Amino acid sequence: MRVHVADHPLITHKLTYLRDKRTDSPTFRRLAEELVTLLAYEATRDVRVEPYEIETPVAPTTGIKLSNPKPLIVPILRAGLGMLEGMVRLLPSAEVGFLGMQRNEETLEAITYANRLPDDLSGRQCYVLDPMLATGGTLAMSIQYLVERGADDITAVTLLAAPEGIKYVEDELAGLDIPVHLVTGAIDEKLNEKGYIVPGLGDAGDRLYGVV
Ligand SMILES: O=P(O)(O)OC[C@H]1O[C@H](OP(=O)(O)OP(=O)(O)O)[C@H](O)[C@@H]1O
Ligand SMILES: O=c1cc[nH]c(=O)[nH]1
Ligand SMILES: [Mg+2]
Repeated sequence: MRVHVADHPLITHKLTYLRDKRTDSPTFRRLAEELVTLLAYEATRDVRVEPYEIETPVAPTTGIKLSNPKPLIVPILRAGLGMLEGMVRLLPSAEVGFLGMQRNEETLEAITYANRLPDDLSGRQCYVLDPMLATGGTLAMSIQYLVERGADDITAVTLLAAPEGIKYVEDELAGLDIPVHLVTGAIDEKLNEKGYIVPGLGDAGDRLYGVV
C-alpha cells in the first residue's frame, strides 16, 4: 500500500483544532469538510483522465477530462459521511456508494450493517472515506469488499491513522494485485488499550453527530 501523509501546514493547523476537545460539533463538521478537500487534492493525483479536444477563443487545444466510468466515492457510515461533501466538491461528477460499518467496542471487530453500492465495480476507481484508521479492521474489510465487486484501484482517505492499523491493512491486503493507496492527514503515535488513536481526536462519529 502506498501511504502518503499530507503534512501541509494548513492541514496540520486544521487537524489541531479538530483534535481539540473544546471544538464543538458545528466547527468539527466544518473542519472535517475543509480537511477532506485538501486531502482530496492529493488523493486524486492518479485519477483517470483522457485527452479532450476543445477550442479556446484563440486556438484549438487538447486538454483532459475525467474518464468513464467516473470514480466511485464510498463514505463509511457514520463518520465517513462527514467527509463526503468536501470530496464531492472536488469530484462533482463522481458517483457515491455507501457502506455502513461499526466497530464492536469490546472486540474491536467491524460489522457491516448497510450496503448500497453498484453490484459491478469492474474497472472502477474507488475513493473510500473514513476519518479514522485505528486497528484497520474497518478499512481492510471495506477494501476487500470493493475488490470482491471488481474495483481495480482504491484510494482510502483518512484524517488520522495509527501505525498499527496501517500495518494491519497492509498485512491483510498483502496478496492483492491492484493498487491500494492511503492518503492521511497524520500518522499518530499509537492505539490505546481501547483501540483509540493516541493522541487522536476521540470518537469521530460522536464528535460529528453526537453520542448514540
Ligand atoms: O480501524 P478500526 O479499529 O476499525 O476503527 C475505525 C472505525 O471506527 C470508527 O467508526 P465507528 O465504529 O465508531 O462507527 P461510527 O462511524 O458510526 O461512529 C471510525 O469512523 C472507523 O470507521
Ligand atoms: O480513535 C478512534 C478510533 C476509532 N474510531 C474513532 O472514532 N476514533
Ligand atoms: Mg464511532
